[in-house]
Amino acid sequence: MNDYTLILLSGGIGKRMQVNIPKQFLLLSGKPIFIHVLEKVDSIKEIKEIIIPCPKEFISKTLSIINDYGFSTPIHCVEGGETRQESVYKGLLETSYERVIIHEAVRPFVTKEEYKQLIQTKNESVIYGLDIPFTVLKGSTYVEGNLERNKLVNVQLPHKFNKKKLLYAHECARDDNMEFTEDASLYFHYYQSDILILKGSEYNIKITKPIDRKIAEAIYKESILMEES
Ligand SMILES: C[C@](O)(CO)[C@H](O)COP(=O)(O)O
Repeated sequence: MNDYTLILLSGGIGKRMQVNIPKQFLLLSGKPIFIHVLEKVDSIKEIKEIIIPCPKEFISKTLSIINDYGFSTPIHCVEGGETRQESVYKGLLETSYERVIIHEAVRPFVTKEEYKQLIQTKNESVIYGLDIPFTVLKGSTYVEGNLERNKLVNVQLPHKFNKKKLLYAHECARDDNMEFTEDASLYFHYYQSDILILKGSEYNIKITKPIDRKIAEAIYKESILMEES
């Protein structure tokens, strides 16, 4: 079977965006950012359910917004964790299907085609990534070394994994008190096994900081113009 649960991380509290509502609720062209993602995935037949880990105090707001849009895929909200990793873990505990796709509520420019490519790719563990067009050095106050940029990848979401295997890796990380910023590094740490990297898109940005909202509105306008032409 090729059935998936989508875990849509929606755990932000707006700190880096410098706003007092979680950034997933901010409007992009008049619509909450996370709704743009749900609109892309709602008609993908392999996605049988959507689990949204989000802060407890925002569960009812999230559900009420979702209700206004009337999606056909079953959507459940669960209380997220203190960290991104804990939110994924809590989401994984609620999933009903053998495979999971992980995405973030604040990456609204993912395309349906990217989801389809992820699903159709035979490999079990797949992520999206982009080359790094700038130089990244190690260090904070002083330079401590360089990183070879042609060996680095800018990680994008969505990702897909086998649910049981990812859950086991998360349980190991919890036992070991290890914290990762995303699931490919966590999974790789425990399995050292193949995770295919598909070529991502410059448009699939993560809206994190105030400047990203301006970029997002520009991308949105461009996408509308392209649809119209
Ligand atoms: C997964 C991620 O989006 C890759 O760019 C990023 O690491 C998530 O970081 P966050 O701290 O959860 O915003």
